[in-house]
Amino acid sequence: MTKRWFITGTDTDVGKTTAGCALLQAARWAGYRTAGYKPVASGSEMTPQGIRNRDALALQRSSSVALRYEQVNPLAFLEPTSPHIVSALERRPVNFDTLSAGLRALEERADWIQVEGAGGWFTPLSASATFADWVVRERLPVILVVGIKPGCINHALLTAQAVQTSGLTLAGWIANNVQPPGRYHTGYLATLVSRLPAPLLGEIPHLPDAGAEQNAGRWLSLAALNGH
Ligand SMILES: Nc1ncnc2c1ncn2[C@@H]1O[C@H](COP(=O)(O)OP(=O)(O)OP(=O)(O)O)[C@@H](O)[C@H]1O
Ligand SMILES: C[C@H](N)[C@H](N)CCCCCC(=O)O
Ligand SMILES: [Mg+2]
Repeated sequence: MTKRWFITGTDTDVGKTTAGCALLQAARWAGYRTAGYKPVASGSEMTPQGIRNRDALALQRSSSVALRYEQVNPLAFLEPTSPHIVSALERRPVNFDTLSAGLRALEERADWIQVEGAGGWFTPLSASATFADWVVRERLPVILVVGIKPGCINHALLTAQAVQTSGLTLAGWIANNVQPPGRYHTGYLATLVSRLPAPLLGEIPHLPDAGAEQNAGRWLSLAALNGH
């Protein structure tokens, strides 16, 4: 039975890709055939091979099964803005069936699939739909990456409530130290642990060179995800 997860975050730039790659690593160490999926990416570069997004390339590298770029990222936009804006500008609509077809293809190859969203939970994909609508359609359990910094408690609790209101499971959360731990770090962690309605899968320290491969999987435990 394939395990599938949707990785959301308290905001854009909070470490969904960094923490997601770490989780893929932990899952690989646990013996899973892993695949990362970034169905919609905004903020990409044109290369001789075609349009490429950094998150998708990182997820491709972190997947244990060999995947073509287009299998990891079927829809890429150049502009680093909300997908619904650039999609309308380029007249390239985000089609839910395409996103689901990409996921079905990965399910044939992997038994652990992590889907990374774009930005936070309610990022729009069109004039009327959000990324969350597609996650509901796919019934994916959600893992929340909390970028530990002032404001993250509110963003984490709002996201957890929105996930639960949508009828989905918040399966776990990851504390990611996007900033060097501040004076009130312990209080922040304790507050999140006591108020978030899901288990903490681990805490990723502030990494001096987060771009490099860091073996950050060692900071995470999959044990709390077992029942899902
Ligand atoms: N634990 C960490 N320590 C230091 N830097 C980090 C850490 N986690 C993430 N970063 C840095 O923060 C930035 C944002 O991280 P990342 O790209 O993983 O965020 P994201 O939530 O996936 O962003 P997006 O919304 O664009 O997908 C990157 O430059 C990354 O290297
Ligand atoms: C460009 C950025 N890094 C992400 N790819 C997309 C962020 C979408 C944010 C939508 C919003 O404003 O909430
Ligand atoms: Mg990312």
